[in-house]
Amino acid sequence: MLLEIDQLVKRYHHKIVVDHLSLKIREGEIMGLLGPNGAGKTTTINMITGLTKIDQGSIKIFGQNLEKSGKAIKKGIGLVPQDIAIFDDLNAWENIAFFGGLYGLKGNRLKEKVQWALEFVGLKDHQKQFPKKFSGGMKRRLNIACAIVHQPKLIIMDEPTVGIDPQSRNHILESVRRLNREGSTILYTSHYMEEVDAISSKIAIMDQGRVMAQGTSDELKKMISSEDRILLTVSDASYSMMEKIKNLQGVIDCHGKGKEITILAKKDSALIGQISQIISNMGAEIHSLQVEKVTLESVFLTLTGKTLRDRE
Ligand SMILES: Nc1ncnc2c1ncn2[C@@H]1O[C@H](COP(=O)(O)OP(=O)(O)OP(=O)(O)O)[C@@H](O)[C@H]1O
Repeated sequence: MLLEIDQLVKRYHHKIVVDHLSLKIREGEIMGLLGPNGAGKTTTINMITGLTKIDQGSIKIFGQNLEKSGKAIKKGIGLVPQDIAIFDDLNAWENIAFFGGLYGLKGNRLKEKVQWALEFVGLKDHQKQFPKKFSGGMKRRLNIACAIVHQPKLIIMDEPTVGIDPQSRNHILESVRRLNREGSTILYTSHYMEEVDAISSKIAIMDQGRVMAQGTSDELKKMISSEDRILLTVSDASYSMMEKIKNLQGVIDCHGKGKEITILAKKDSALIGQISQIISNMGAEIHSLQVEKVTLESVFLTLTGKTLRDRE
């Protein structure tokens, strides 16, 4: 096991933000840690990288205990923080070299690794430029280059695609896959389920400091494959209509926005009829009805009772 977290706890002012969290990552995996804002992802990462003190529990990385062998372990980790951490008065090359130096690289080896990192993130042609001139996506890519320059065994990325253009986003996702192919194990946090679904070999769903479920994307989806997601557009939706639908047997959740209603329910052919009945009894009409397959979001909804999108 490359990373083993056991019963990890963190409290802030008596509020528990990481709640007996256990997680294992094997060498070669891309583990996607999926959770809404405030779930405790960053706090967990900060404990793994030694930035935040652990209150309870233990973390083993590369088979060693973090509290005992923190210094040696940290050399093998690359952290891409959520907030971009680069120097505006150093050019791209100098920024990467600075971080490489922190990890003990020097001389020709440092130069080689900086070149490699620049090429890897596609910033070779911009190496003499200062980050002030960079787009948000380019800054993110430079941030990644700084974290991977020492080619760490474990790379931790904390929401690296927040607020960037689709092209840079795809570039980052592709670099995660390449880093993994080239031998790094990856812990990738996000609240975009499509991203996590697309790149991860394993997924852990986290909410309120706890891991609610973990497994491959297929395993998670199978957990609730007996469920359907029903999307309705109606002429007039109301709170009481949704409450009535929610009370039907087999309905797990029902929420709405404007004239759109989303229902998560156990597969049951009679249910659609009962839902239509409620809607027409309340003097409204159904304009469209769609039954969707189980997605990672519906898994998340089932486990946490809330949608990720609502909380973005
Ligand atoms: N230093 C701190 N002092 C007090 N509370 C904190 C501190 N750091 C985090 N928290 C709280 O802990 C909870 C978890 O925050 P955390 O940043 O770990 O969540 P997250 O899943 O990474 O969410 P986000 O995507 O918003 O960063 C939040 O309620 C946050 O307000």
